[in-house]
Parts: sequence; C-alpha cells; structure tokens
Amino acid sequence: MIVIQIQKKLQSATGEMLLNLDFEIRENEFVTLYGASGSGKTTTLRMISGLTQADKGIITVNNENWLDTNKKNQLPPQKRNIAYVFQDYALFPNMSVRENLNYALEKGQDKSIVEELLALMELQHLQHQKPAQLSGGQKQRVALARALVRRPKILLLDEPLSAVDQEMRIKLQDYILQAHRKYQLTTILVSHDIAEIYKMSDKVIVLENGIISKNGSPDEVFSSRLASGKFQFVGEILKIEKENFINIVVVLIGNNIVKIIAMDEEIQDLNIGNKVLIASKAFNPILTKIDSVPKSRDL
Ligand SMILES: Nc1ncnc2c1ncn2[C@@H]1O[C@H](COP(=O)(O)OP(=O)(O)OP(=O)(O)O)[C@@H](O)[C@H]1O
Repeated sequence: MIVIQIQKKLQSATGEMLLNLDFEIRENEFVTLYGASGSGKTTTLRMISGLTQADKGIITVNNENWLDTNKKNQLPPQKRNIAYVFQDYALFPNMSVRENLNYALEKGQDKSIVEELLALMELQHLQHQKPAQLSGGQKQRVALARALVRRPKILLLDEPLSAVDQEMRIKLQDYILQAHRKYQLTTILVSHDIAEIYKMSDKVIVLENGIISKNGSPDEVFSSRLASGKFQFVGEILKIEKENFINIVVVLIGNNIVKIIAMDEEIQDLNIGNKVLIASKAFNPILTKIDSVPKSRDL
C-alpha cells in the first residue's frame, strides 16, 4: 500500500497553485493520473520518485517511510524501488539494445533478468542494434525493459506513448500490461487518452489545478461522459448541404467522415470549421470486431 499525503506550492502560468494530494494506492494496482496540462501530474510522479521535493507531508510505501517532512525524513531517489519512464526514451546512443540493458544492472545482479526482458519485450532480434536504428515504438520497448532491469516494485510512466502512432500505442499498452502483471508492479501512468485509461487502469485520479477532483474506477470517473449509454464525439464541420427540408452536416470525427441530419434551427450558428459535440442517447450501435471486417476486395 502506498499512502501519499503531500503538498507543494507550484508556480503556474496563471500564478501560484497549491498541489494538494491525499490518496492511497494498493499493491499491484494500475492507476492513471488524468487532468489538463499544468494540473500537476508530472510533479506528482516526480515527488513520488523523490526528484522533486514536497513542501510538506508524508509518503509511505508498504509501511516504509519515504518522506516525512515533520521528522525531516527523505529517502533519496536511488533508494526508492522505482522505475521512471518518460516520453523521451533517454537511451544511450553509443550502446546496443543489450548493452543499454546490461548497463542498468546493479553490481553483482543476476544477468538472467536481461534475457527475460529481451524476451518479454520481443527485442531479441534487435539486441545488437543501436537506438538510432530503431523505430519510436522499439525504442520505447527498450526504455521500458531497461527501467525494469533492477526489478522495481513501482513503475512510473509519464505519457510514454504520446510520441508513437495509434497502432504502436496499442501494442505498447499490451507490453506495459504484460510487464505490470508479470512483475506484480504497482504502476502509475499519466495519460490523456480515455480509451487507453479504460483498457489499462484499475483506478483513475483526476487532477484539476492541483486538487484531486475525482478518484475511482474508469467507469465511476468517466460515467457521466461515456458510460451512461450516451455517445459523445468531438468533430469539425467540413460542409453543410441543404436537401429539401433538412440539412446534412458533414463532420470529421477522427479519421471518419460522418453525415448528420439537422433542422434549420440547429444549424443557425454553425459554420464550416466549427468544432462541434455530437451526442446521441437513443441509437443502438452495431459492434463489429475490427479484424473480422471483410477486406474491401471481398465486399
Ligand atoms: N519544482 C517546481 N516548483 C514550482 N512550480 C513547478 C515546479 N515544477 C513544475 N511547476 C509548475 O507546476 C505546474 C504543473 O506542472 P506539471 O508538469 O506537474 O503539470 P502536468 O499536469 O504534468 O502538465 P502536462 O500535462 O502539460 O505535462 C506548471 O505550471 C509548472 O510550471
């Protein structure tokens, strides 16, 4: 169990902001920090890792005291059993994949963990390559493997997937989940992606201006937005066409073009380029597994 009760004054673009945290994380839990830019997510991870000092408070991990400002106790970052992975891979460019992992070994540590991680992250065929020869997703797998060499108990992930494309992101999520389960990690992820949060997390902590505004399962936290039987998407208007008594509004949602029927009064204020919210309560969506959709030549 991790108990975090800390405060820190931050200097934000709009002035001073108090980051005020009080939450608990169970062992082996997968927790996501969610919140607007500047709400204090990175600072929270940095205070857990000890890289940033809290002004006051306590952090205890399995009854071990990592921070107690009253007693002036502060466990140095290198003594906290933590791995920290950022968006920036920070690999050593002059070392091969295997050498990057070997370098992370502690003195006298059993080297078999390197083999195990090369296998888990499916990096064996790339083990002699240098980082410059790897794709973004491959580099991130190496960064993840390297972070796990010392068998940390806590894994901190600060938007590690934001620099890779959607397909790679989904694969990396699976690698992270595999590592989380195999090594019985307690993982704290910073993410802005609601689908990713649903897939990965046991618990979501929402930060707003330094304060925890929600703390619960993804369903509990996002229920008013997503899980209420109501679908909501944000899109951009590409075209508005008039047809007899109705209008057809052509909207781009992600990579999809969707046509929505609207009455005159609904489109009064709408122009091409406007961002719009498309919501529906009363339709019955058809679910189709993506890899079972016939290829276009079969249609
Ligand atoms: N050591 C510090 N002392 C004072 N203020 C800080 C410190 N570190 C960060 N800040 C400020 O605290 C605010 C929150 O920063 P933080 O990086 O934690 O936000 P975030 O939620 O991770 O944002 P983003 O999603 O953009 O990464 C920012 O305005 C930042 O400038």
